[in-house]
Amino acid sequence: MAKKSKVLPRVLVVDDETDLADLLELTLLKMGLDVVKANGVALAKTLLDSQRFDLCLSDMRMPDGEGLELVQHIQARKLDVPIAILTAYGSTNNAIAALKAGAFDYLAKPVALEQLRTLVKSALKLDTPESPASLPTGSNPLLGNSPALQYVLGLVDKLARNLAPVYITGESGSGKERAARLIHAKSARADKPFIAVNCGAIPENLMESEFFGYRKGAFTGANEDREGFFQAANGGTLFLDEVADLPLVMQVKLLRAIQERKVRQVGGVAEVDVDVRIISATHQNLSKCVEAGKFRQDLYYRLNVIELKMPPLREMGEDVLLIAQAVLQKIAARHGMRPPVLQAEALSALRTYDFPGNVRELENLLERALALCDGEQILAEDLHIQQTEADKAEAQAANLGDTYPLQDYLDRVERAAIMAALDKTNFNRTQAAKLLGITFRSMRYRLDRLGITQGADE
Ligand SMILES: Nc1ncnc2c1ncn2[C@@H]1O[C@H](COP(=O)(O)OP(=O)(O)OP(=O)(O)O)[C@@H](O)[C@H]1O
Repeated sequence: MAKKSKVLPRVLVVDDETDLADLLELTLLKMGLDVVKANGVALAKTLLDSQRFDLCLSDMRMPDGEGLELVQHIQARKLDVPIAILTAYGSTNNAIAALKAGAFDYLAKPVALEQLRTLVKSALKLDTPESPASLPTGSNPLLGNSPALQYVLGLVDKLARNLAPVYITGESGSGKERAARLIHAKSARADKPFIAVNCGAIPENLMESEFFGYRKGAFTGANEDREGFFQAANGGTLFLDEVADLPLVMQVKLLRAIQERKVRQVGGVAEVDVDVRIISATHQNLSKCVEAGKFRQDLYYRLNVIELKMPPLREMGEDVLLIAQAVLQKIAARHGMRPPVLQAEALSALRTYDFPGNVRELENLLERALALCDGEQILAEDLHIQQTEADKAEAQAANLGDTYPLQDYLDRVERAAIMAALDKTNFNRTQAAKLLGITFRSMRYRLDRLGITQGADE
């Protein structure tokens, strides 16, 4: 993928409409790029198989097939070519299908040339050897060697390479925001802003001006023009935390801004183009909120293009100890002391506790233990973990959530058993199947059905 030579980056433009193809070609040539045109899917496939391209821009509908086929072709052949799809205005479903299939991004027609240029720059920058995707991600990595966390890290790397909206789920304190920051830090947008918004913390009457900004004089107290979150995140990432808390009126406005990639400031006349990658998160079950009429289905589909599930700490095996050591070092350094040693019983207490509050609870618990311990070592009692069998049973029931709908509940039970078996067998599906007393075939079926896609080693 890296291009060290001075050869011009080459773009494949696939469109049967000559006018549009010519306009794209002209714009790309002006950007100093080399352009090859194809008037249909068949020719594009042949060219992709026989020549080196750095980017492909394809129309969705063509007489001999769909642009989506090219996305699939590139994926199937593992060609390292980012592809963006041109979709008819308003056909959100096509755009989402393309992103899900692995497209880098999409552009709505009529193509706004400024947007096209931004997209092209972004796509080509992803391919440079200096891409931030290959740089260390600073002091805020997601720690953990468990299969569950490693799977998350693999997905984070993939997500850093495209612009699809990501929807992060997971219990409170399980690292959703940290994951969002990591995707941003590893992406080509790393040098642009990451704006985190807690949707539940903004008063309803201020939401519009907070998100979209306002013009001087728009309302009493608007003494100067102010940018909103979208403009502040321009070129970068907008992280919508607790997105389920957005009121319905705001959901409509948000959907519009995301779809059209434009915002209008409160009191403003003109719309302003914005280029933001949206990552959203919630610890609530958003599809249930949709069923309950509290969350708009169209916005749900728009946000939930790719889902990233953060595992709860209790499903991360030995990671709890690894993270505990790292947290202790951090807190001790802050207090200017040597990190105390976790004594054997303290380690085993951490290993067996359920951590309903996940890593955040672990951090709080260690902060308190550090204050209580003798400074040299942390004993089990310094941790103040009190968990009776009844608490455990209750926590387990809570972990598995509601018992209805029954199928969802059973799926969660099945998933928990399979993940535990995979964890024990180092993600060896054959051994895990044996442990569970099911055939390998049945195991494969269940993994597919539950969407557990961690690579295995048979
Ligand atoms: N795998 C991990 N390695 C190291 N630190 C982690 C990890 N996961 C979470 N943390 C830390 O735990 C704390 C909580 O994480 P974060 O705020 O990202 O959780 P969250 O899921 O967004 O929480 P909430 O649902 O309450 O918003 C943070 O201090 C974060 O840095």
